[in-house]
Amino acid sequence: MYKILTLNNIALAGLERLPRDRYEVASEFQHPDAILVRSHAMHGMALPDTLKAVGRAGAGVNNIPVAELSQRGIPVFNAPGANANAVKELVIAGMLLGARNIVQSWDFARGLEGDDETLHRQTEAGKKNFAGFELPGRTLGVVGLGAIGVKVANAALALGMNVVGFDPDITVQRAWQLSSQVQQATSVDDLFARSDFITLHVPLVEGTRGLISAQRLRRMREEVVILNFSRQGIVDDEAMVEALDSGRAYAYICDFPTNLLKNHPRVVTLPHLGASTREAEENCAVMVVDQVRDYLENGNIHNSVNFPEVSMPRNGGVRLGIANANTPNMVGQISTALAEAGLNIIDMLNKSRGEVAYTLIDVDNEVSAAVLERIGAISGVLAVRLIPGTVPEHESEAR
Ligand SMILES: NC(=O)c1ccc[n+]([C@@H]2O[C@H](COP(=O)([O-])OP(=O)(O)OC[C@H]3O[C@@H](n4cnc5c(N)ncnc54)[C@H](O)[C@@H]3O)[C@@H](O)[C@H]2O)c1
Ligand SMILES: O=C(O)[C@H](O)COP(=O)(O)O
Repeated sequence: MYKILTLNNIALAGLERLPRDRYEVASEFQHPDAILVRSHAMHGMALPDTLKAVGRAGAGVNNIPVAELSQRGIPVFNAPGANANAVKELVIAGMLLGARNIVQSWDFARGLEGDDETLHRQTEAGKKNFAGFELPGRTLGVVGLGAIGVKVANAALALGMNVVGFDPDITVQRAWQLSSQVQQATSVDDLFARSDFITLHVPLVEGTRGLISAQRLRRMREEVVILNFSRQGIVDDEAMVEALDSGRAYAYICDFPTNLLKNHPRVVTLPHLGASTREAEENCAVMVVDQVRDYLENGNIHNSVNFPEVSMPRNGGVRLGIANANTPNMVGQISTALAEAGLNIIDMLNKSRGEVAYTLIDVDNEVSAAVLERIGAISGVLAVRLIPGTVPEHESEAR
């Protein structure tokens, strides 16, 4: 029985894909085989020895100690693109919230008092304070052209905006999805200089922390609107408030309330709602549960943020999954240990990513605990696992 620990609510549509005769799912477990998580902060959490995989039902993994898990030979999976449409829709809404002063004017309307005639008079007198501007012809700068950034860029073009994008590491897949009308910025600063709206769609890593700084805000266009549906920390909040107070920036729309931001008259903060739609929650849960399950049951790796893509069909042999340091002669040492135990290799796949390598091996006979121990003792082996059984055919087809 596999034990799955959930650290956040994971959509039922995903959890239902874990057959009850093989999986127990609970929000408290001493010895889980895998963890399913959304934004729960895992840094500093004691990681159980039984842990084999972590599945992030979403995109960002900055709440997960990925480096520590890599060192322990544990893959972290996420759900690339599964919530991208939800975020795109909120970003488009965010541009309109900013350009049309919707939140401020709604607050004004809710605060009106008196009979309807009085309200009508106050409405007509007050509306001039909330006059906004329109999107067509304005330029949107999109920083990060991944799953979300590409969708936002294409949607903004459809609204009549000019779009300029920047992503030095755009993938071929995303480049194919991006409209050819999106102009390429040569740098983040070039993008900032050309944009009336700026939207951020990058992960929070050291290189993106403080990407929007006081210095950069000073070089942006007058009355820029900034949207941050990526992460807190990518924008310097104090610098942002200064830019708003001085009138240099027009509005800041973000998904991360802080005490400094939440009541500012030119800021709209939403409670981290980007991925909170039924569709996105289900897409993420289904994707990540399938990936974690395929790893637990077959050792295959799909959409991991720290391990290579590895997939090998099951041919009836006894399967071993080995995570090891990406250094010379690891496969040689592992196959020697198997040969010395009289085991013949039927099939094998070894792939690497950065400092980590992963080897799937099917052998022709049972593997004893002593052999597993011997492989585990090879210097550089991070984790070794006997992967029991094969998945019944009708289930592997369904996935
Ligand atoms: N508000 C929400 O609820 C919500 C929902 C989903 C994702 N997010 C956040 O949005 C981020 C992006 O999500 P995604 O699904 O598009 O991820 P993604 O991995 O598909 O795309 C991220 C892109 O950013 C690019 N990038 C990285 N550093 C960059 C830099 N310095 N300059 C320019 N581009 C850079 C990468 O090359 C990649 O193409 C996530 O990491 C997460 O933090 C927030
Ligand atoms: O990175 C993500 O996918 C989003 O920030 C969504 O986070 P959530 O799953 O906690 O809503």
